[in-house]
Amino acid sequence: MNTRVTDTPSHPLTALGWNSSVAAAFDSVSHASEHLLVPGRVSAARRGGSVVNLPEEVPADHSPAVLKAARRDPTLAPCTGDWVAVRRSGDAWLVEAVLERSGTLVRQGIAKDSHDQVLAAGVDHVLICEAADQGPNMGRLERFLSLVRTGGATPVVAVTKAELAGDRLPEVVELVRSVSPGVDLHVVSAHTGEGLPELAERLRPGSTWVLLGTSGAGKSSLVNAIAGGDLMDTGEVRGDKRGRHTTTHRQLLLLPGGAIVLDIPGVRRIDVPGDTEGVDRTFSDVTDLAERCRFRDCAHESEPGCAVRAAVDEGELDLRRLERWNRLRREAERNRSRGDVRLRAERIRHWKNADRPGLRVLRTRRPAWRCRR
Ligand SMILES: Nc1nc2c(ncn2[C@@H]2O[C@H](COP(=O)(O)OP(=O)(O)OP(=O)(O)O)[C@@H](O)[C@H]2O)c(=O)[nH]1
Ligand SMILES: [Zn+2]
Repeated sequence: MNTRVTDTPSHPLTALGWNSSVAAAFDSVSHASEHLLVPGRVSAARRGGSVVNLPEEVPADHSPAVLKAARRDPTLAPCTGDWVAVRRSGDAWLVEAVLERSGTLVRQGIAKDSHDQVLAAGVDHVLICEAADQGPNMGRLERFLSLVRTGGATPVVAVTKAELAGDRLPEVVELVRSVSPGVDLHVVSAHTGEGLPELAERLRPGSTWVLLGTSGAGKSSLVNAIAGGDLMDTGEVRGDKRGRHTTTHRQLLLLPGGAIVLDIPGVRRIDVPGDTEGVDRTFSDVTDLAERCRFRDCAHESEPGCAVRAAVDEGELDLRRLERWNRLRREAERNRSRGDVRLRAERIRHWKNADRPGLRVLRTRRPAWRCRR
């Protein structure tokens, strides 16, 4: 008799990126809860509720615990791509918990007391798109790369609209390569189809992607060309952006090849988060040189035995890249200390508002203590 080997039945959420680490995160939340919880993935989030894939899409309110946490720290509110634990409550669904995150894309809060904003979570790869006919803008690429690395996702770069660069294409690609050492680079055109099969190959089933780039860089056209349909609105259709990211806009898209794309609102201003490590990993060519400086605390200015300066003098390292590294590091340090100040202020506010039973006991006992005197 022939025995047929059947595939292990996959989890219903596999198509949405479900994997063993998400399963472990769900299990620990589920075991600690008194409710019957089911896992889901957020495809759109608003202030008080989310659209959650179970895998069928349901609207779900945020539970009081989730709302309370988000009031204290808005980065804890569910966001697009988050894995969540939900439960039934009468006819409605409630998001009970946001599972531990991996791979986030965070917009730095720039005002003194403003919070960071998590634009997407559960992100494996970020495709940074730079249009071939407009630059490239090296500083912007370095910022995007630092931002992605800080959030823990893997950056991949696409030089888009390749056919528009004409003879300049090799030069553009070389410039992009020079600021993204060790990063996968794809040269693509949504219009001619150049480079699309190779990129599509990289978009593995179940992996989650975000496309990052300035408005008009060709992100939506690229997704549509790979999907072979109109998955995302492009410049021609959209006209203006109003209403694009309204409450009903689904931001979790499934490509026919099985990858997941999170369509996040455009990132206009790119502040590097308070993390110098993300910056340093982006400038690995410079930090590799810095390790060879004679002094460990070398500032790479005029110290003797500075390997970084020597590389600049010998034309191996572009002075402007060194200056941009210094500028981004300083900015990351400033943003870190700003974050620290905000955290301290929050802790104090929390302490002042907290219901402190110990204090109540003290207050009620005081008169008795006075009597005895
Ligand atoms: N020639 C050429 N034009 C392209 C290509 N890809 C996109 N475009 C055009 O560039 C314009 C912007 O493309 P979109 O795909 O809407 O750009 P986007 O990055 O999604 O823009 P936002 O959604 O505003 O962030 C559109 O007019 C596209 O037709 C390409 O490969 N070649
Ligand atoms: Zn040095």
